[in-house]
Amino acid sequence: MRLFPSLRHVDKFRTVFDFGGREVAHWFPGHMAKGLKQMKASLKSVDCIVEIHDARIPLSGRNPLFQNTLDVRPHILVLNKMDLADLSNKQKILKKLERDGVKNVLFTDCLKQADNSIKKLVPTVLEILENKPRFNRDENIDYCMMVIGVPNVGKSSLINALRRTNLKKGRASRVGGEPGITKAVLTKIQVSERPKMYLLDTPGVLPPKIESVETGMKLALCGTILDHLVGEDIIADYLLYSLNKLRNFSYVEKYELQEPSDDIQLVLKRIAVKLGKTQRVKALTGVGNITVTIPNYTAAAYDFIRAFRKGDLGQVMLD
Ligand SMILES: Nc1nc2c(ncn2[C@@H]2O[C@H](COP(=O)(O)OP(=O)(O)OP(=O)(O)O)[C@@H](O)[C@H]2O)c(=O)[nH]1
Repeated sequence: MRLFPSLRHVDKFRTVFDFGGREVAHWFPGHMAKGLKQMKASLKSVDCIVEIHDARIPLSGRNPLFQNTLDVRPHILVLNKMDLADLSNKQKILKKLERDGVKNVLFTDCLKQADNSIKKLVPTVLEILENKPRFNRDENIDYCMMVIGVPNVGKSSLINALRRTNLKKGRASRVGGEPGITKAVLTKIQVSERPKMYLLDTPGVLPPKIESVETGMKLALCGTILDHLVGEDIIADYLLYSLNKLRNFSYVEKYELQEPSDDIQLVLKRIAVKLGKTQRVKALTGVGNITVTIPNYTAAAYDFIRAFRKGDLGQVMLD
């Protein structure tokens, strides 16, 4: 990591983020309630709930409705995208989750070709199910899991990774960089041969009521809410605030800034100039209309956010 001549000015950076009176209600599309209803209706054929969430926000942003309405089945929390998460406080996180009643946790990286944690999922689920009643499914020899989670956390990628690892088979579930790719509800997909195990893929369902704007912003930063609903500019500013708070200054080197900054306009301007993302606009001056070149702040914000999501700004823990 680059050393800066002085980081004293960093102590004056924001310690609290100003959300400017934003409300989160309009960030959550109505079709998600329908998704949850369909999931509930399919529960009778399910042995275990595999809840998948982003490992960079292990404690916040999970849908409380999952706990309340789907809690009738054994449950495992898969914290995916571990390759992007700073897990130096993993034990603390696990303890906190345990206090919240989450006993079975598995960290995964679905993009890695041969990830041991993916191999562990089926045996772990079998262990969880041991000696548990299977209700009206006792005569079935095959198992069925339901994979649930907020959008874009990697539900489809997990299914594909399981098929790749356990069955040496290709993709069954469509993967996308934008939240809301999985719309068709409840496709049943085989993920293991011995024992025969199936997974139901479900659409991402956001909580209808997010506990705070900050949690909403973390969800947005991790790509679970369509960017334009929240605003690229504020997501980028929250990203800068978070990186500075974590003393993660990797953006300085990446975008060739002179030193860390708490000023999003300045940072975006540098990013736009470095990436050649400028736009020509008409400006009215004392001598009439002229065309001037200005930084494209939206394009710069988008690049900054994307770099973070890809892991180009290092591993982070937002909780
Ligand atoms: N770095 C990293 N990226 C991942 C991982 N798993 C999934 N992704 C990426 O995350 C994005 C979303 O993955 P999906 O599998 O489509 O997520 P989903 O939860 O099915 O999405 P919805 O259909 O919107 O609910 C894709 O760009 C994936 O490549 C992982 O373990 N690490």
